[in-house]
Amino acid sequence: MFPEDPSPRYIPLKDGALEYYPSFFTSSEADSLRQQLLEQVAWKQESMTLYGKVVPFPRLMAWHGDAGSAYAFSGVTYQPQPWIPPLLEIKQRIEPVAGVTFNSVLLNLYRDGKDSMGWHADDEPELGRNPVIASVNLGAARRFMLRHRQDHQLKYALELQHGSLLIMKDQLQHYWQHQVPKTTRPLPSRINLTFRVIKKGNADTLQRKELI
Ligand SMILES: O=C(O)CCC(=O)C(=O)O
Ligand SMILES: [Fe+2]
Repeated sequence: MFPEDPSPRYIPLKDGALEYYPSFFTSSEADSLRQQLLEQVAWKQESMTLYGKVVPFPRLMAWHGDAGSAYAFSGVTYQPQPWIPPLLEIKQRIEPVAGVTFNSVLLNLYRDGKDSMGWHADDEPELGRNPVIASVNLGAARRFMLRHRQDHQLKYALELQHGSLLIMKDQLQHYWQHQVPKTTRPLPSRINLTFRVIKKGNADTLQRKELI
C-alpha cells in the first residue's frame, strides 16, 4: 500500500527498471478523467480463438492513436480511434516525465475483480528495443505483478492506485513478464491506459499477441 505519497519511486530491478508515481494525478483529476473515459470511449469486448474455441477477453478494450498506427490483433487489423480530449490531457501530462512522444494508447477496462490480464511482455517488434511504456491507472487499485522470464522466483508486485503513473523502461520487456491477476475482493471498475510508441517503417502495425 502506498498512502498519500506523491514522490516518485524508482524501482531498480535486475535487467530493467520501473518508475512509480503513486499520486501523479490528484484524486479529483483522476475521478474526472475516469468518468470522461467511461463515457467517451467505445469499450468493446474482443475475443480470440483458442484451441478452436472463441474465448472472450476478460476485460473491455479500446485503441486510440495517431492515424496510421494501426495494429493487427487476432488476425484483424484495427485502425486506431482518434485522440479524444481526456486522452490528450493525460498524454500531455505524462510525456515530459516519460521523455518520449507517444503515438498510441491501449485502453483496458477491468469491470470488476474477475477481469484480468495474463502473463505477457509488451515485446512486439513494432515497439522497438527497450520501449518506454507509460501506464496510467484510474479506478480500483489492482495488483500488478512481475516475474523474471529466466527465474520465476524473481518477482515483484505493486498495487497500482487511482491516479498513479507507472513507467516501464530499459530492458524490462525483454527480461520480465507482467500480469494483473483476478481477485475475489469486490471491486469497482478500473481503467488502465498504456501509452506506447509504435515504430513506423517496415511495419505500420503492431502485432499484439493474443493473450487472455
Ligand atoms: O492493466 C495493467 O496494469 C496492465 C496492462 C498491460 O499490461 C497491457 O495492456 O499490456
Ligand atoms: Fe502489458
